[in-house]
Amino acid sequence: MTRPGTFNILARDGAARHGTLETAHGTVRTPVFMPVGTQATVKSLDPRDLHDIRAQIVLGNTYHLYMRPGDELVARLGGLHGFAAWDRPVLTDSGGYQVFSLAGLREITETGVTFRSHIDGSPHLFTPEKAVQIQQNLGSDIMMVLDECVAYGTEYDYTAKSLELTTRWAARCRDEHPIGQNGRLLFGIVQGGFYEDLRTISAQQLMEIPFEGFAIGGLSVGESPDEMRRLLAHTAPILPDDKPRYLMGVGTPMDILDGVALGVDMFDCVLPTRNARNGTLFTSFGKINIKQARFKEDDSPLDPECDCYACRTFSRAYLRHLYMARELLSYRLNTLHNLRFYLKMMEEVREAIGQGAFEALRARYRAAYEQSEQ
Ligand SMILES: CCOC(=O)Nc1nc2cc3nc(NC)[nH]c3cc2c(=O)[nH]1
Ligand SMILES: [Zn+2]
Repeated sequence: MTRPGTFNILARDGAARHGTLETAHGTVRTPVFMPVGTQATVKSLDPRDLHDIRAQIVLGNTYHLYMRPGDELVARLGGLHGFAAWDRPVLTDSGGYQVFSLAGLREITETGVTFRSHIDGSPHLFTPEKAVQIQQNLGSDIMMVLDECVAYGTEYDYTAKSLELTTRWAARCRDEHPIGQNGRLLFGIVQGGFYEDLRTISAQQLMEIPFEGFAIGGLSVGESPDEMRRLLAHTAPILPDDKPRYLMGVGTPMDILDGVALGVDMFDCVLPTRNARNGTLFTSFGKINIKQARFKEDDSPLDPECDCYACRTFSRAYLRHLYMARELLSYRLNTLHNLRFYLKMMEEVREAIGQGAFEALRARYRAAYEQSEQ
């Protein structure tokens, strides 16, 4: 097996790259979209479904799994791979963002972040070392450092101090998990808010530490699409060309294609799975909501261009009926379809980069998605 962490770039089209990232649980072809499996499951799907839609790697949330059922329990029961019967790569976040966005009453010190559980209010402390130990217990193939994701609009001085702390935490995470240890990878996370000079400083400090990849954090936190693209265009090219770049929490189909065009290799977002549960479906002709009356007697497949089980087997009328009746099968079929849409788009992206046809592909999706609000 090729050494985990090896990242080979097979083709380029402008700044877009198509490559392979080796992990302890197999090879990931990039650019890649990672379905979010917050509580050790991609909501409403089982591992067979994920294989059917050709998911390569899924994301688990450290904060949630630490809280429930507990990372040490998961470790005793085979790590996420044994516990959830998922035999492919897993990426886990450090919990930093979840703590900042979910837990109440948090405080940040040099030592780490203290917070109260969103489940029972009990007090907890995540140090960088603890965040790594939890991810090791979960059996994560790609771990993230503990970082501080500053809120959109945070002023310059706080942002500058915060990125320095994130860098010191990142170094402590690397010490806790030395490079190459049992084939698991550790990514740094670039912060610096919406200040280009601070982004440069954060990236340069992190690149002095040997990480197998670099995430761009602190984006997709409420800013406009143009602002995100501005900071992304500044930050992505600073990062090492020969390491994977991961844009966290992104995004809509167009956000992802724009990210690929700027040199990003990895993405995760709850949009396809969350939208599925409220009936918003992504199709080759734009976004629709299945609850619209126009689908009441529509016997045609949801998306004739889609190869997923829902589109091969059922009509729009049936999908609408399930949704209106709040049937559990609605969540599963809508989720299967939305994730397959994202994963199929990434398959087309990898192919297009190989053929030097990425811009034509991006234009095709823009034609379908520009007019419908993102
Ligand atoms: C997924 C790995 O992330 C971390 O461990 N920390 C982290 N996570 C983020 C998740 C985000 N999701 C969004 N938008 C939906 N923006 C995000 C930023 C971060 C981040 O800065 N830092
Ligand atoms: Zn489909």
